[in-house]
Amino acid sequence: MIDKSQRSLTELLADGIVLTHEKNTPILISWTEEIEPIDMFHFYQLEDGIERAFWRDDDHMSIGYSGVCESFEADSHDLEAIERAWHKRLDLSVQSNAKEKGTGPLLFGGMSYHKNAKRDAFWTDFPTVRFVLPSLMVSSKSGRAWVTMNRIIAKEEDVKQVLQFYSKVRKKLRSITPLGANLAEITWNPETDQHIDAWKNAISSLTSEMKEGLLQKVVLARRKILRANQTVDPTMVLKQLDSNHPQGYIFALNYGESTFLGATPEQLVRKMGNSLESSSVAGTIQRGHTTKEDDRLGEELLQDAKNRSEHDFVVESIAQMFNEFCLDVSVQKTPSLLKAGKVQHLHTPVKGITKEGVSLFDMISRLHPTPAMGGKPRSVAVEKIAHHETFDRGWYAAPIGWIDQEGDGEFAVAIRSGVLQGKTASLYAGCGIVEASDPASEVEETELKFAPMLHALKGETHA
Ligand SMILES: C=C(O[C@H]1C=CC=C(C(=O)O)[C@@H]1O)C(=O)O
Repeated sequence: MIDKSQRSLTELLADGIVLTHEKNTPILISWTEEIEPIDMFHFYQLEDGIERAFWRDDDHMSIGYSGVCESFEADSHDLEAIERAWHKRLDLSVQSNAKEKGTGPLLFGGMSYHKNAKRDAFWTDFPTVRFVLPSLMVSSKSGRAWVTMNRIIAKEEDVKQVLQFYSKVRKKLRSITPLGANLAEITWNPETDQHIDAWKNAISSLTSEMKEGLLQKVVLARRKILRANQTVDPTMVLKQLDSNHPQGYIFALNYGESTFLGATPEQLVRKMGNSLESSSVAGTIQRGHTTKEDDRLGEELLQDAKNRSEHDFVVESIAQMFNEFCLDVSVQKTPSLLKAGKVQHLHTPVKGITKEGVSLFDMISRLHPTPAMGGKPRSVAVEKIAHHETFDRGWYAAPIGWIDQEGDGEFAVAIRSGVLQGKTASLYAGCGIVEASDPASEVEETELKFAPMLHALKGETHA
């Protein structure tokens, strides 16, 4: 990889062409420049019909991409194969100097919850693992913005044409597209959930098995399908999610005819240099209508034995993996509260310094699914999920995020989410089942967890 810090785009391209001859293979040209801040939602909407994605993290760093320079897919959950291919690509690249995190060549993507699930109609556009090196990416943080343009050039490439391509892109970024129809004008009709009794029975059967000591926790999910009276613009839903949830992560991935999007409070893992962090988020109670009631409910959650047991499985498991892969592991002594829309959760951050050679992909492979999304023991819980759930989870409750050329990046767990396809939405929400779980209360809890997506679909604030 050649880093051409102070060179112009023309010089960078010339270097790229030289390298294509030397290596006798196509070369990645990655160019990053600071631009005037732009509306990230307009950017997301810029080219309807082209693969695109949006990501906003808890620190309000946003990344959006439009178009694919190169995609990396794998069967099963083979992240090692993705990592190998990514390094190979980076070895054959010339780059401008992208100093800010979240700019420059990076991969954005994720994977399915189950390793080998049969996709149902909502997930046919989503491979088991897919990461994308965007062709056009905009990153924004603290009132500043950058564009990264990636292109793989061949030996015989005409530099003039490539330069024209870059100037077209710059022009495109200056054009503003009006956002779509008002969501409040759309009527949504939910399908009746014919599986609700079976879902409650599954909880009863799981709690009986837990009493016999066969397993300790399973995170069981429900699906809600809704149909609209007109086609829905995913950008509008995304924008609503963003304004309703100033904390946590907002994401959207548009593959083919489908958009997977959501507002998740759950970080899976973040790696910057050798600092690693993960937040165990599990255990839930509703929000109060007043600050006083909210505080009282929060206190009740902190003291509640059932929720603490649900939560502690997650902390123990994440801490154990950190101890395996990191030095100086620190686990917050007691859980704090994390407020997320209509619910509040127990939350325990875990931190560490990675041992030599430990990558972000290694950590994702080991952590997914944590007991906040799977259960304990993990393999038994995942089997129970596949057995009891009547639908494919697709990418719900699985890692989604980005990784850059230094191996730094961040992944969230894609919950409080759903898939949009034209006039149809399929939403997902789950909850941790432990021995003391009551089926009716778990149904209520999932209803609260459907709320972020339901409100956004209707263009409502969640207050
Ligand atoms: C599986 C979900 O939530 C998980 C994350 C936080 C709290 C959870 C709980 O209290 O059950 C779940 O483990 C979901 O929202 O679909």
